[in-house]
Amino acid sequence: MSPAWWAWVATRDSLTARLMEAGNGRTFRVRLLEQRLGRPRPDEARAMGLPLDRMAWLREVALCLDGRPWVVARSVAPLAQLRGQRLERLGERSLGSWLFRQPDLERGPIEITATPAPFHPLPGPWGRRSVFRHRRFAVLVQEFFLDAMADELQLPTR
Ligand SMILES: C=C(O[C@@H]1C=C(C(=O)O)C=C[C@H]1O)C(=O)O
Repeated sequence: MSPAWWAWVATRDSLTARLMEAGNGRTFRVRLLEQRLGRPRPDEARAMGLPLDRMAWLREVALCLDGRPWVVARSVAPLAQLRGQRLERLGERSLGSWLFRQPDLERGPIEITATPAPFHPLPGPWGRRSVFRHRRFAVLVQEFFLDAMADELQLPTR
C-alpha cells in the first residue's frame, strides 16, 4: 500500500473530519442510502461476535464532496445495545459526529481489504472496518474508499 493511501486507511480519528479538510472547500455531505433493521451478513456478525440470527441496525451512506461519492460506508449495530442511542434519527448527520463525541469511545483494530464494497457498485482500491465501543454500545463501521477520491486527490492507484 502506498504511504499516501496508508495515511487514509490507517487513520484512527474521524474520517468525516479528514474528508472535510481534504475536500478543501468542496461541500461535504452524508447521503443516506439505507437505514433499517435487518440481519448482518455472516462476516459482519462474526466481526461483532454476534449470533447469525441476531437483528441489528444497518446504515449505509455515501460520503460525498461536491455531490461526488468519495467513500461508501456500512455500519452495523446490534439492536440489544442500541437502547437509548438516538442513532435512528441521525439522518444525514455523520455517525462520526456522534461517535467521536463519546468520551470513553474505544476503537478496535482496523482491518483492511482490497475487495470492493459488497453493498455498493462503485469501485475503489481499499476498504477498512473496525468496531467502535462506547460503554455497552458497539458498532461495526465499514468504509470503502472510492476511485473518485483517488482521482480528486491524485492518490496512487493503490
Ligand atoms: C465513523 C465515522 O463516521 C463516518 C460516517 C458514517 C455515517 O454517517 O454513517 C459512517 C462511516 C464513517 O465514515 C467517521 O467520521 O470516522
